[in-house]
Amino acid sequence: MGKVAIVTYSMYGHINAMAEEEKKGLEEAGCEVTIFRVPETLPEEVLAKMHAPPKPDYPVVTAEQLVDFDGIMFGIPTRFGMACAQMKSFLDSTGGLWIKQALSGKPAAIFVSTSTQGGGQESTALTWVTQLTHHGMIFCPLGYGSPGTQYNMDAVQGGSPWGAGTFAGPDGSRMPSDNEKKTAATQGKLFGGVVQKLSS
Ligand SMILES: Cc1cc2nc3c(=O)[nH]c(=O)nc-3n(C[C@H](O)[C@H](O)[C@H](O)COP(=O)(O)O)c2cc1C
Repeated sequence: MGKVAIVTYSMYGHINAMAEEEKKGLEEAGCEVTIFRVPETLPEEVLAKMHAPPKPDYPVVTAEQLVDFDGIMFGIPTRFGMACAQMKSFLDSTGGLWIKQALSGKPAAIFVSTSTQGGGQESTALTWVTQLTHHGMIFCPLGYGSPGTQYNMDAVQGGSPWGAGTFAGPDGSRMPSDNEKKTAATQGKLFGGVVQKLSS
């Protein structure tokens, strides 16, 4: 059974909601899934000023734990069209793995959250591929693997061939739509299939 880590950061819960859908799809593909969160880098007083709710009950990931998994998904909220500093800070802590190329050959996938349309749905994922590349990981894009939802033009929705995505809205009040959740679950199932093949 392929073991998958979903490594997340989420300030307001959008990435968490998408991670739960990804997990459903991964489990459908027969994978064993653990959702982690990366260490917070902001002080409590700043989080309070940003109206961040309490963190979910996901374990905080350490770099060394990644080695135990057959595949890794990264759930990333956008900051200025790229990954948030918390995710980058965590990846910066993986230098010890990088020098040994301990993650080389592991499949990886990405899903994102942005406030606005065009706010970084694609650029957040594509700039994260640099992290995967230096580790020798295999980027598994969604492509158009969820045509039923990705070709839909009747509603506003996040996501791209780079991976599933959601729009949080300018004030963060919009939670993932049914289409976005379906795309995330399908991405999980497709990625889970790849992990199963590579780990068997
Ligand atoms: C400093 C900062 C920069 C941001 N930059 C962008 C951006 O470039 N584009 C965008 O659409 N949203 C941007 N956002 C909004 C976040 O992406 C949004 O809050 C996040 O996707 C919500 O997901 P979460 O609840 O899982 O954290 C930014 C937020 C902050 C605090």
